[in-house]
Amino acid sequence: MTTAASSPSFSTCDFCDAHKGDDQGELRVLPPVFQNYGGVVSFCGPVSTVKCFEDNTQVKAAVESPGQGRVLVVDGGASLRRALVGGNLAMAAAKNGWAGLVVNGCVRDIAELQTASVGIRAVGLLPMPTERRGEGRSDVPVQIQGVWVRPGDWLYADADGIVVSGRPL
Ligand SMILES: O=C([O-])CC(=O)C(=O)O
Repeated sequence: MTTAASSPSFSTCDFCDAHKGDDQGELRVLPPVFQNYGGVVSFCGPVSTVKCFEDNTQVKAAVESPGQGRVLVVDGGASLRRALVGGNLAMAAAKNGWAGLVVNGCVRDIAELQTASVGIRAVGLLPMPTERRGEGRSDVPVQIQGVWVRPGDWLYADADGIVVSGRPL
C-alpha cells in the first residue's frame, strides 16, 4: 500500500475530539463499514455525488471528467450484487485528479485498485460488474449508511475512518 507524496496531513480523531459536543450535525461520521481498497489511505476534498443502483454509468462519467481534488461519493444503495468501480475506473479517477472514491456498494479488481493513486473505500469486493443502461443521477444529496452527504460537503478519510462536514475542517 502506498501513500501519495501529496497525501494531506490531518486526523479524523482530532476532528472528532474537537466536535464531540456537537449535536448540530456539523460533523458527521460514517459508520465503520467501509473497507480501504485504494492505493491512498488518507484523502480529503469537496464532495461530488452519484446516486445509482447496479448501474455505474454516472460513476464512469464522473471519473472520466476532471476531479480537481474532489471526492466522489457513490450511493449505490449498498447493493452486494454488482461492483460499481473496478480497475479501469480507478485508474481513470487517479489520472483525472480525483482525491478519492467512497462507494456505498461494491468494487472489484483488488490488485489494480491497490496500485491506483487514489483513495478507494467501499463496503466490499465483488467480481460481477454492472450493465450500463444510462441510469443514475449526479450531484444530488445522498444518504449513505444513514448519514447525509451533500455535494459541496467536505469529506476526510484516514486510517481511523471517514468524516463529513458542511465546511472545510
Ligand atoms: O467498467 C466497469 O464497469 C467496472 C470495471 O470493471 C472497471 O472499472 O474496470
